[in-house]
Amino acid sequence: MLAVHFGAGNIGRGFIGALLYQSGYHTTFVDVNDAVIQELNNKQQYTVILAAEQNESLTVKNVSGINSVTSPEKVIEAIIKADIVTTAVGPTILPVISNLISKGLRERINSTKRQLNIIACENMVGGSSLLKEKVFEHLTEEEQAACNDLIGFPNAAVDRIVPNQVNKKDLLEVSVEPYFEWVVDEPAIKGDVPSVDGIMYVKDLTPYIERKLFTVNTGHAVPAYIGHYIGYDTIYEAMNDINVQEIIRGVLAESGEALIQTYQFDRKEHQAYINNIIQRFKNPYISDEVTRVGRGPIRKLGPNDRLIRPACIYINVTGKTPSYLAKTIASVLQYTNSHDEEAIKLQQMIKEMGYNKTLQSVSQLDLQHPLISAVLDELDEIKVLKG
Ligand SMILES: NC(=O)c1ccc[n+]([C@@H]2O[C@H](COP(=O)([O-])OP(=O)(O)OC[C@H]3O[C@@H](n4cnc5c(N)ncnc54)[C@H](O)[C@@H]3O)[C@@H](O)[C@H]2O)c1
Ligand SMILES: O=P(O)(O)OC[C@@H](O)[C@@H](O)[C@H](O)[C@H](O)CO
Repeated sequence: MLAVHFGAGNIGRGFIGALLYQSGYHTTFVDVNDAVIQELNNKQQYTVILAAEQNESLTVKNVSGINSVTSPEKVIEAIIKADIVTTAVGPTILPVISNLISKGLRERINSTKRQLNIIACENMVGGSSLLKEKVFEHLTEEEQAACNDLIGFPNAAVDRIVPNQVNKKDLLEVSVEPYFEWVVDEPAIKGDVPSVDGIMYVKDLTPYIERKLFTVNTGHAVPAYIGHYIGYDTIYEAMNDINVQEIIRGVLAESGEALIQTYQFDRKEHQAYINNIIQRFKNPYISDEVTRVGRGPIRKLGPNDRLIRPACIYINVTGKTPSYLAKTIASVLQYTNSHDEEAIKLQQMIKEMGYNKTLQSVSQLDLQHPLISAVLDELDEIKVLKG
């Protein structure tokens, strides 16, 4: 079985690639990082280390790579032959890869009637749907109709903490937390469900992706942004701070209330889910930088992302303003990182327009929305955290 995976980064190698190998696939990684692609082709295998006391490792074999900048024709060939296509490139890169995928699909539908599923494994609601929309912009109406018959774009939720791999001698080796969850929307599958050990197929993905994004990623934003604001470099350091501990519990109680009331989750089970996530953030065998978890602050302040969306649901279901989410959003507005384009742009916007209009612009909230004034109040309140 042949898999094509876009993005040979942390989650690509450390999660999706590992599961595909264990399920019997040969995986062709597609990336723009030539050094990684060359190394994949030289070694044809790499190591995944489980970051836990036992330090178990797995050798992922049957892998190769294609540089999509220098060899796009090879990517098209690989898509024609693929049994599954997956991505883990980041939400903002999905539009970038859509043109090449559309070229592959055009050739494929002209040469075979075999069905194919393309699964975007990104931290967002509706990742595969967005990819489909962008791919279809490059296709004629006739090609779109053929793709609607043959090509599925099931949405997915993926969960596994894979930090940036710093100070590694081996370019391909990747350390990952032992825990993982990969949930895929079954109704959108074309043909047989791809047989990948570890995928859980569900009839309705929405509760799963929102639970994941608004608990794991909402919670993660606290040690990232509040931690960075206080002066910590890693999630582990930040999680040892008593203020961070209070704020993360508060944030997850607020997003939890929003989720429980929306999806009628069992309160005890949801609390157990929260407790497990907090333990995962405290994993001493993982060194995860606050700058990785805080990357892309404009995306993270988007209307459907991990902070604004649960805050708005909380206001709708309780009639109250969420103070801990507001505090965390305030810390995102204070986030600076000269290596992060979105962080630079956010600070430029704040300089030009002020906090109020910047938040309104990135979150697409009405200027009168109660969350905006709550966040502005917290800009002053969080100063005490610096001591
Ligand atoms: N790391 C995690 O803990 C984690 C967990 C769950 C989900 N995710 C999601 O997975 C996605 C990837 O995250 P990551 O941490 O692996 O990031 P990463 O930066 O490690 O990997 C992204 C890869 O995409 C490649 N890329 C960039 N532009 C490309 C293009 N045009 N064509 C092909 N490849 C391209 C990069 O070179 C890089 O190798 C994100 O959506 C993220 O939210 C990450
Ligand atoms: O990948 P992002 O930038 O959307 O979010 C950063 C982290 O919260 C994220 O990568 C988590 O580690 C991951 O979602 C855990 O499953």
